[in-house]
Amino acid sequence: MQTIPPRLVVRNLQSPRSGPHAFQLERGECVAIRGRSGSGKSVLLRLIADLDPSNGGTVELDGQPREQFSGPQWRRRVIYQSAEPAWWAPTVGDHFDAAQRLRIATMVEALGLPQTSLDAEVLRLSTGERQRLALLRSLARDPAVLLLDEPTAALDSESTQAYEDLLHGQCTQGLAILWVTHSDEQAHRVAARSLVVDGGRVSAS
Ligand SMILES: Nc1ncnc2c1ncn2[C@@H]1O[C@H](COP(=O)(O)OP(=O)(O)OP(=O)(O)O)[C@@H](O)[C@H]1O
Repeated sequence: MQTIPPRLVVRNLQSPRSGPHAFQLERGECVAIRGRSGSGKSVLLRLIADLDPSNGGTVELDGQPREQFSGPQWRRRVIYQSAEPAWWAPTVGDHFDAAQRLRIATMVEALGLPQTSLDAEVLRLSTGERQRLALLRSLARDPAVLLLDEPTAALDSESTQAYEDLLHGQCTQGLAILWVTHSDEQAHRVAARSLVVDGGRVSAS
């Protein structure tokens, strides 16, 4: 019988400012990342997403080493979403093609957003609206792993709940998530286990 490899395996991954890190995520698993401000949580996520160069170690997605992907291919499958995601075109809709828009059509209202928000000008949106639309932009690309950096920091409790519920549903379909949060309550709601970053090193809590 063929065994299914873990969704993400991080082995001895390091850069001059971070690591070495070693842990893995199963398919459908959400793991909370905790740690004090400045401890290196964002640096860790950026390293996994190949947004910053590593100088040792490996990352595997579904059993395939990162070296077998081009940079853009990897970053489509392993998406990093910063606390204040960047937008590169004037309207939200400019960031989706037709298939991607179809894919997230039912998720817009699930997040408490009007369908018209997809055609809004990015500059006219609130921080919380932009955070939720950034999640839709990420999910529209059908990632295998989402690396979320304090994604609900600007949301009220009802919107946060909707955000968590939507991602819980995505995890049941195989999405794996690393979720940076400063909230103990949120960590317990969304994840069965946590990793703690301290002084640039990750360990089980
Ligand atoms: N591009 C960079 N060049 C140099 N130092 C950096 C860079 N990015 C981050 N750092 C430093 O690395 C350390 C860890 O930063 P990081 O953003 O990962 O912290 P964090 O744990 O995510 O903090 P917070 O909870 O406040 O967001 C900090 O001291 C930060 O100043």
